[in-house]
Parts: sequence; C-alpha cells; structure tokens
Amino acid sequence: MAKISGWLNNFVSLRYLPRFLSLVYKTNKPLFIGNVLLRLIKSLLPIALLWIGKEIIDEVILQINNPIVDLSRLYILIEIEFGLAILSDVFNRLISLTDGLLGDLYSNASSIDLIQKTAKVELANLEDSEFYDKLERARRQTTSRVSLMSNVLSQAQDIITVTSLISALIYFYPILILLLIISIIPSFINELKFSKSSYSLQKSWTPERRELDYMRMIGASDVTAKEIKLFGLADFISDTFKNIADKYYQANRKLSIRRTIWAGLFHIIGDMAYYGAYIFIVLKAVIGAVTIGELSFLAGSFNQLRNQLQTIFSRFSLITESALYLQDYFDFIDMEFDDDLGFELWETPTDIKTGVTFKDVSFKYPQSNTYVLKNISFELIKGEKLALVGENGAGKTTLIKLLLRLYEPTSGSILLDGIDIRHYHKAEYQKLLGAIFQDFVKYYLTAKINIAVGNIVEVENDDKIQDSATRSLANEVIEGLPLGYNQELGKRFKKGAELSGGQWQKIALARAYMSDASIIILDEPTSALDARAEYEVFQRFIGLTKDRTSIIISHRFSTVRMADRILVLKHGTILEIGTHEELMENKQLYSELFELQAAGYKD
Ligand SMILES: Nc1ncnc2c1ncn2[C@@H]1O[C@H](COP(=O)(O)OP(=O)(O)OP(=O)(O)O)[C@@H](O)[C@H]1O
Repeated sequence: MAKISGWLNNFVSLRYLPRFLSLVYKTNKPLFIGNVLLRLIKSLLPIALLWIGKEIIDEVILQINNPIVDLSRLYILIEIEFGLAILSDVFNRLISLTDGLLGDLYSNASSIDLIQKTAKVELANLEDSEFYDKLERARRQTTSRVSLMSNVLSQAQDIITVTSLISALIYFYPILILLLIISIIPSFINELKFSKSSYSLQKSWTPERRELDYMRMIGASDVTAKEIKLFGLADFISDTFKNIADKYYQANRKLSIRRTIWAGLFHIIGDMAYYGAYIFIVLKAVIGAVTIGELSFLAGSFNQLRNQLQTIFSRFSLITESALYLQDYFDFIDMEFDDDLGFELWETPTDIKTGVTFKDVSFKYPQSNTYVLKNISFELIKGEKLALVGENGAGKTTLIKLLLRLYEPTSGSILLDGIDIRHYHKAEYQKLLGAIFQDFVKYYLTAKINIAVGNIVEVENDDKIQDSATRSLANEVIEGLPLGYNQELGKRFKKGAELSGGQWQKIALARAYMSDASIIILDEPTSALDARAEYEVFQRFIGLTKDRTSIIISHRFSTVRMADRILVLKHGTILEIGTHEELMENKQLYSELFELQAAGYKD
C-alpha cells in the first residue's frame, strides 16, 4: 500500500503544471499560443510523412507493373513529401525559437517574483537554516525550470503524434499495439522510481550543497583572498570541500549507475518487442496480406511509436522530477507572512509628534532561550540625539532591530506618540525610520546609486544625491574618482574602483541624508573613519539633522558625548541613561569606559 501511495506521489507533483504553464502563458500570450499551434500542426506531420511514403512505394510498384507508365501522380506525391519535410524543419526551428524566448521570459519573471517575495520574508525566517534551504532550492528553480516548459509541451505534442500512429496501427493490426505497450511499461515504472530517488537525494543533500557553494565562494573570491593567502587556508578549504563533495559524488554515482543499468535492461525488452512485431509485419507482407507500401508504413509507424513512447515515458519521469522541484518554488512563493499581530490597523502618521517609548520590552531571538534584552523602558524624545553605549553583545543592535520592526518584542511594547507600533502597517511604519548599519551593503554599482539607495525614488535627483554626499564628506571621495558619480564601485566589474573602508562608510552615510525619515539611526557606520573624519562627520550630522530625531551607536566616546543623552546597556538591561555630564557624575560603567578611553589617548 505504501509502495502504491509512494508511486502515486509521482503524479501528485504534476498538479503544479497547470499553474506553471499559466505563468509561462502570462509572460507572453501570443508567443505561447503560437508555440502551441506550431506544435499541434507539427504533431501530425510524422503520420502524414509516413502515409505519403507508403503511397509513393505503392505507386512505384503500380507503375512497374503498368504497361503504360504515368508518373504524374508520383510527382505530386513526391512534391507533397518534399513540402512536408521542409515544413517539418521550419516548424522545428520555430518551436525551439519560441521555446527559448518563453523560457527566458519565464526565468526573468520568476526571478523577479523571488526577489519580491524574499523582501517580504521576516528576518527571523532568513536566519533559520531550514527556511534558508527552501529559499535556496527555490532560487535554483528560477533558472533551471526553463526546460520543463518545452518538455511539457513536447510531451503533449508527442502524445498527439503517438495517438495518430496508434490509430493507424489499430486500423491494421491492434494486437501490435498491445505488444508494444506491455513491453514499454517496465521501463516507465523504472524511470519514475529513479526520478523520485534522485529528487530525494538532491533534497536531503541541500544543506551540504549549500556548504559546498559556500566553500567554493570563500575559496575563490576577491573578498576572502587576502586572509586565505595570509593564513594559508587554501588546503583547509579544499579539503573540507573535497570531503563533502566526495560523499555527495558517491551517493549520486551509485544512483546514476543503477538508473543506467536498469534503463538499459528495460530498453532491450523494448527492442525485442519491436523486432517481434517487425517479423509479424514482414510475414504478413510475404503472404500478401499487406502491400509493400503498407509494410513500409507499418514498420515505420511501429518504429516511430516505439521511439516516441520511450521518449514520452522517460520524459514523463523528467517532468515529474522537475515538477517536484517546482513544488519548492511554489511553496516559497505561496508562503504567507502574517502582518496581522492581532492589532487593529490604524493609519500610519507621516511624522512623529512626541517621540518613541520602550515599555518594559524584553526579547529573545527565535529558536533561542536566552533573553538578549530584559525589561527595557526609556523614552526617545522628538528631536533628541540619543547615543547607545555598551560593550560587545550588550544588545544595542538588537534594540534597533526591534525599533525597526525587523523583529517583534517577546514581551512589552514600543509606542510611537503613545500608540503601540503594531497598530501600524509594518512597511508604512518602517518608512518613518532610516538606518545605516555597520554591515551596510556595498553595492557594486555606481557611486550615485550607492547613495540613492537611501531613498531610491530620488535616484534621478542629482542635486539631492550630491548634496547628501557633501554632507557626509563622500563628495571628496567621489570627486577623486575618474568617472565621479557614475563610477562603478568595487572591483567586481572591470571599470570598478575599490574604496577604502572609511571611504565606503562615507558613501554609506550619505544614504542617511537621502532619506526623509523622521528618525535616523546610525549603528556604528563610522568605525572605519579616522578620528578626525568621525568627529567631523558627527559634528555635521548633529548640525544638519537638528530637527530630526536620531539614535547613534558608537564605541568612540568623543562622538558619543556629542549626543543629547546617552543610554548605557549592560547584558541586555539599561544600566544608566542621562547626559554626558550626568553619567560622568554617576561614576558607573559610562564614566569608567570614558576615562579608560581618554587615558588611552593621553598616555
Ligand atoms: N540573529 C541572531 N540570532 C540569535 N542571537 C543573536 C542574533 N543577533 C544577535 N544575537 C545575540 O544577541 C546578543 C546581542 O547582540 P547585539 O548585536 O544586539 O549586540 P551589540 O550590543 O550591538 O554588540 P556590538 O557592540 O558587538 O555590535 C549577542 O549575544 C548575540 O549573540
């Protein structure tokens, strides 16, 4: 019973095909319809060609035995066959052209869907390895499913061809069909069995394949090259890669060999059936039960049928296998991300009036039992510059992530102008905040775009981009580039210019000035700036964002002391909060760290 249901599972995956085809259809309707029509006509050409062949042979024999030779019908038949042969060739080319175009269009459309969907995914999901594997499988599908479309359509086309050939054979000798089908069924079941095993193998190896990709990436990338050389890591990486790759290869090899052997054996059964049937037709011709033309037609039809059925069956397993992968893609695309946290949704304000309040907020990361933030309560007043201070791992970035709603508090609440932020649509709420992180993305695109990503709708607003660059001191960097704002950054592309860490940070900081957000957050994006530059950057930042609320995380106290108030975190709790002077008087962690850093500079 389990075997039967396992076997039926092969067919279950086919339920994704209509949706897949309708997506392909939507990418370009006329092209898709054209492709289907071409295939429809093409599917009937084989039987037409065989029939004309039969007519030609019979006509030749008739003329041989005719005392007065009349070749006019023969010529017409040959012209028709010639025409059909040309048509068949032209159709083949047009079909593969339209297949290719539709495949490209589908691949583009599904990649876009994937990008859009990934943007909606919660950060917590992306950090979950099981989910990440699903995304990984879905990503692979966007480019490798192109052949699935032509396989499905070719399958439909071949089924029509086979039906036409079968009808012809049934007309002559139905027994032959029976023989043919019986001989081909073992081959079919075998293919199905192996396609399932192949998918299971690939699926169960997803984490290892991901690791292989990662090893390949760190082993052969410009980003890691420096450390790999200096620490002599090449052997370590290739050994790790080889270990996993060998195991995967062994598992895959075993399956491929078994698949080939069984397929070969079952193919021989098919051959035997064909030759059995061939002898049968030849004998019928010898006793005069069929004409020589009919012999050629029947043998040709039989041969084509056998080949085509083999193709259909092995293609069927290919399709079911691909459709199983398709399931991963659709599973991902169909994932629902529930924005509704049980809070009635209200209209999101366009600006803040009084400020933000953290009310007894505690948080632990999903799949973790440790509280990273514990009973955090404080107020961020509109227009205030608040600095977050604390040792590594104290929870500063996590607090920012909660404010940005990249995660939801485990308990407690965050209020904006007195209202729980969960009452606002998440994406709308996030527009109120602009954040630049320490691990900001270096886009290997132009300097202009690298700044414009802070507010991408302004990508064509050169004045605003240049103004933002001036504010963050990035203009000095950009002016030194050969192509200025149109210079590609990073070494990924031939003409790209690589920047120093601090130069990249100046560019990233300009993003903060692009944004019209009410609250600006700078989470250590200045750590690579030299002391003078950081000082200058923050002086400017504070001056230029006077009316805006901001949160700054920095380990440099010369910067921190510029803030209106400072919040000190220790092991996820608030240790102290106040102005620089107040905290210095408090003589706790802040004054200790401040003195420590100051002493370091003085000595
Ligand atoms: N995605 C995550 N999943 C699980 N734990 C996390 C995750 N991100 C951070 N943590 C943990 O949360 C704690 C606080 O991290 P956080 O990044 O907020 O510290 P931080 O104060 O910003 O540190 P730093 O000064 O080093 O940037 C750390 O113990 C860290 O291990």
